[in-house]
Amino acid sequence: MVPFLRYQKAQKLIVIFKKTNSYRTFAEIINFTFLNTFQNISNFFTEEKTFVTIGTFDGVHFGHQKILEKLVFEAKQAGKKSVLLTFFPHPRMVLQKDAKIEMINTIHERSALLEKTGLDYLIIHPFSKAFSKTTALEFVRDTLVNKLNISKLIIGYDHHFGKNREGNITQLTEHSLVYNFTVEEILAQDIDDVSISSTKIRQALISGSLKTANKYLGYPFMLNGIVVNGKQLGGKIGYPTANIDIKETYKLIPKAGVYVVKSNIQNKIIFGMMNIGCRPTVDGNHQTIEVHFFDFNQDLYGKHLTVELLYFLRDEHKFDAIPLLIAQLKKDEDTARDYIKDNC
Ligand SMILES: Cc1cc2nc3c(=O)[nH]c(=O)nc-3n(C[C@H](O)[C@H](O)[C@H](O)COP(=O)(O)O)c2cc1C
Ligand SMILES: Nc1ncnc2c1ncn2[C@@H]1O[C@H](COP(=O)(O)OP(=O)(O)O)[C@@H](O)[C@H]1O
Repeated sequence: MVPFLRYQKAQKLIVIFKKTNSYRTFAEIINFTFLNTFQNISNFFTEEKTFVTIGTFDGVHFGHQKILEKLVFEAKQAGKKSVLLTFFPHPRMVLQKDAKIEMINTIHERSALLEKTGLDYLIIHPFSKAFSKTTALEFVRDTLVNKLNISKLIIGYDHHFGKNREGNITQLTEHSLVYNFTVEEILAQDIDDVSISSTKIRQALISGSLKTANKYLGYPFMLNGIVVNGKQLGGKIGYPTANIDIKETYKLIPKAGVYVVKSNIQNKIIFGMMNIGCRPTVDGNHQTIEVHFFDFNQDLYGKHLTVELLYFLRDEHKFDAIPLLIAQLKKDEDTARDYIKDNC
């Protein structure tokens, strides 16, 4: 990292630590690994040689984590910097505007997950129609070699890039000989003999197989949003619910139904149960995402919440009367509390 930037970040952290009464010395802070994020390739500059990987990395799942672990480890060993080049919006959002894109992570969630990997640099380049016309050779020469100062490229076995996705491992290897960098291909990572992919995780989430999705992700699937007003009925039936509004329309919403969830509210882990659905019992006409937190009584309106999904309890039902819904909520609460006691 550029020493001045490192110094600036460290100063900022000291202020945060002072505010939270957990003061650390400058020496301790300077040893932190910071992930430097760039919003455009053109803003990036380094004199140091880099180990690079490229891809959408939607989900930052177990397979992705393995690739990044390898990248970070090998770069460190060779005394080089590790770089992940990713694109946003997703190329299909730009090139096939009508296609319904559902992503496991919002771009903010993806960045936060990548922060934890130990990478030196993250570049989130804005994908555009113009950029999509870059040929494989131009991409290698202008971006990888001239901007990223590449020494080694580590990429997934199925990676394609450049105009019409014409660039593949064979081409990359040919170009790498000319431009003097190495290419390493990574094979599909397997868990229980099933190769992990973002597509499989999306399918698992849509079909209610949360257990499979979370196993492949290596962490609980999450939703992020702001608490908004609902119909003010929850409080009256003894189950107030924080209604969560997710602004990213491309975020995948899992199968409708009831889930056991967990949130961190003011540095406290709070468990609860969440319903995703149209609430047919109360004539709901649009999808809502609402969480009832256990042993909790605070105003959450306007607050940002991260909700981690732990367990799929049941499908959503239409009850003939509200008392029947309340009885079911009580049963859900008992099952959820048992699950939390046994698993969390
Ligand atoms: C854990 C949980 C399970 C729920 N299950 C159902 C359901 O099966 N069917 C349904 O119509 N509504 C269901 N709801 C939604 C309730 O109808 C909803 O919480 C109530 O209408 C309050 O809405 P409000 O927040 O807009 O006031 C569920 C809510 C929660 C928290
Ligand atoms: N245990 C709890 N779980 C969720 N929200 C709670 C809880 N206790 C208090 N609240 C507050 O009550 C609000 C939900 O009350 P509710 O009657 O369901 O109204 P609304 O229809 O606006 O969601 C939440 O947005 C939050 O501010």
